[in-house]
Amino acid sequence: MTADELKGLIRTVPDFPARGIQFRDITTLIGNGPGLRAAVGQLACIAREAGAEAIAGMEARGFIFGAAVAVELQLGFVPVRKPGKLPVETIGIEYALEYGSDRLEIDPASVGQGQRIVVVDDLIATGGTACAAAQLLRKAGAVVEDAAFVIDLPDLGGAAALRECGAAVHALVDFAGH
Ligand SMILES: O=P(O)(O)OC[C@H]1O[C@H](OP(=O)(O)OP(=O)(O)O)[C@H](O)[C@@H]1O
Ligand SMILES: Nc1ncnc2[nH]cnc12
Repeated sequence: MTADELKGLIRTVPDFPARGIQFRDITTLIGNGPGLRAAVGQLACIAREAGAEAIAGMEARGFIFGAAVAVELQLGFVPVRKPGKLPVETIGIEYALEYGSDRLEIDPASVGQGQRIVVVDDLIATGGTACAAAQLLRKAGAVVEDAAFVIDLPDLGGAAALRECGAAVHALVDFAGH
């Protein structure tokens, strides 16, 4: 499936969750079997070429694609969670969003020392979430040099921010003029 065909399956909802935000909604993409299959397959190719030994995904939308990529590559999946969800002692990090701020947490035991982890998420906007996830995974001992997204919003500078954070950005489609 081409990038334009994938892009055509993504719905844009204006003014959600706040006025002025063009929300790029993957509900329509994941509701389409061939579209979901193509997106997961293309993300898996990127992760395989990056030498992934495990896949990490951020709650919630990153779980959809990240877990599917992990299954495709027969790798383990590291859940990067919103606060208070993991039943063990976690390590966490605060980060800024396009609309607000949040916190991510992981179980440090879910990461192998020196393990090469590729971060997978539906979308990169400011790059705050992905950079926070990379920092957290590294703190637990992982090597994080690549991140793969279905959607890049280039106007928000996330790809550049994540490169600054030490990880290369790979995206299947982009929406300029967020
Ligand atoms: O590049 P950034 O500016 O950090 O934004 C991108 C993040 O925002 C969205 O998640 P959100 O926090 O809205 O949570 P959700 O997956 O639970 O909807 C999206 O799924 C990314 O994880
Ligand atoms: N514009 C946007 N659309 C969908 N998810 C997002 N996460 C951050 N910005 C977003």
